[in-house]
Amino acid sequence: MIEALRSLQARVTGAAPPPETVTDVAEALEKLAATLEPFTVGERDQIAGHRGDLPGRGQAMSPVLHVDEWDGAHVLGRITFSRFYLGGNWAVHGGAIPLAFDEVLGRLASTGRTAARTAYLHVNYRKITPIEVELRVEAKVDRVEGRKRFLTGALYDGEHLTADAEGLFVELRPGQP
Ligand SMILES: CCCCCCCC/C=C\CCCCCCCC(=O)SCCNC(=O)CCNC(=O)[C@H](O)C(C)(C)COP(=O)(O)OP(=O)(O)OC[C@H]1O[C@@H](n2cnc3c(N)ncnc32)[C@H](O)[C@@H]1OP(=O)(O)O
Repeated sequence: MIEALRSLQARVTGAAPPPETVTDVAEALEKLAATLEPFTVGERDQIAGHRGDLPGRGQAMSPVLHVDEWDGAHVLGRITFSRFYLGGNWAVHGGAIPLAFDEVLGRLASTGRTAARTAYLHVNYRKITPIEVELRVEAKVDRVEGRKRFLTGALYDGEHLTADAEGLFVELRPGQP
C-alpha cells in the first residue's frame, strides 16, 4: 500500500493528463480515501512510520533509505529521490534534503540509545542533488556530551558531494514528548 502510494506520488507529480483522466483519477482517489476512513487508528497503531520491517519505516513522506551498513556509530546507505521531490531543473527540492537527513541522522541518534529529538539541523547544499538517481548516504555520530548527540551526514552523487549536514539531537528525559 505504501509502495503503491509512493509510485502514485511520483506519477501525479510527473503527469499532465487530459481533463477526463484528471476527473477519473480524482474520483478514484476520493473513493480510496473513503475506503480507509473507517480504519483510522491512534498514532501507536498506524502503519506509516511504525514498521521497521518495511522500506522507509512504512511512511511515504520521505524517500526510502536502503541500508548497507548500520550500527550505533555510523550508517551507509542509498537513497533515490523520485520525481515527487522535484524542486526545479531536475534538482531535488531544498526542503526534501533536510527531511532525508533528519530521518537518517535522527534514527541513528536513537539507535541502541534512549530516544532523542532534533534540536537543530544545519544543511549545506554543495551541488544540485539529482532526481531519480541513486545517491550514497553516509552518517555518523561525531560526539556525545551528556544528553547531546552531535551527528554529521553527507549525500553523494557518484564521487560528487551534493549536500552535507550537521545536527544536534537531544536525549529525551523520561516522559518528555
Ligand atoms: C521523532 C521521534 C523521536 C524518537 C525516536 C524513536 C526511535 C527511532 C526510530 C524511528 C524514529 C524516527 C526517525 C526520525 C527522527 C527525527 C527526529 C525529529 O525530527 S524530532 C522532531 C523535531 N524536533 C523537535 O520537535 C524538538 C523540539 N524541541 C524540543 O523538544 C527541545 O527543545 C529539546 C528536546 C530539543 C531540548 O529541550 P530540553 O528541555 O530537553 O533540553 P535543554 O536543556 O533545552 O537542552 C539540552 C542541551 O541541548 C542544548 N540545546 C538545545 N537546543 C539547542 C539548539 N537548538 N542549539 C544548540 N544547543 C541546543 C542546550 O543548550 C542544552 O545544552 P547544555 O546541557 O546546557 O550544554
